[in-house]
Amino acid sequence: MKHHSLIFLTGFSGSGKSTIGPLLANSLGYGFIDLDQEIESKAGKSITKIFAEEGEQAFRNLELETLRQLTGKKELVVSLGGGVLENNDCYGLIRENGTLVYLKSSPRSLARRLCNKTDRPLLKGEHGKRLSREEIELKISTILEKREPRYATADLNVQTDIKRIGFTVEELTRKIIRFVRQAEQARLKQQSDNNREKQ
Ligand SMILES: Nc1ncnc2c1ncn2[C@@H]1O[C@H](COP(=O)(O)OP(=O)(O)OP(=O)(O)O)[C@@H](O)[C@H]1O
Ligand SMILES: O=C(O)C1=C[C@@H](O)[C@@H](O)[C@H](O)C1
Ligand SMILES: [Mg+2]
Repeated sequence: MKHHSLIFLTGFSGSGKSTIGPLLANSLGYGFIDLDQEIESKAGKSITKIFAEEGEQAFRNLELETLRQLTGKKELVVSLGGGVLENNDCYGLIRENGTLVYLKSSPRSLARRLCNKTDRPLLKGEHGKRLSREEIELKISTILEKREPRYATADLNVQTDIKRIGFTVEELTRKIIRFVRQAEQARLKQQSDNNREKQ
């Protein structure tokens, strides 16, 4: 059964899923899981190492396998990896089991946040070469254009470009509480309508 209080945070690398996720979970009184961290502890190595030693496809398989273990959970915030929604099975599983929330940020802000990080394998150049901020922004724009249509199907979204992290958490807490309450009311109404029809 779908639980609307199973919250999946999506968005590009650097949109703040891992930063905001635990704060949001705390604010809602929900549990928290970071899918990337879960995969790293299951595999016993970093994502960078998984990509280097086993390839991207092996990582994508681990994403699906790890997501499957979350079906049926409730009152839980899950910070997804930035590319999970590209996989149709992962996308279907997320839509069928919970609420999708999009942290939206521009390529410029994302590049500013990520240009000094070395642990995002997709944002490196050939042979793992480090890219300049301008090159990263261009790469982000290209990948984001491909991913945006799926991100845009989220139930709720929030702009994170210029907002302080605390404001984003407050805004999301309000939106999620309202959304989960309305979804639950609609579900109860549907249930009582069905019961009435049967009588
Ligand atoms: N709203 C924000 N405002 C300013 N800086 C932010 C914001 N969100 C995240 N950051 C900074 O950007 C960096 C990356 O954030 P984070 O790791 O949370 O992104 P992510 O969405 O989980 O990325 P990934 O998909 O790669 O896991 C961190 O250093 C974080 O402090
Ligand atoms: O954008 C992506 O495809 C990725 C984002 C990160 O969260 C990690 O899941 C990994 O580095 C791949
Ligand atoms: Mg993250």
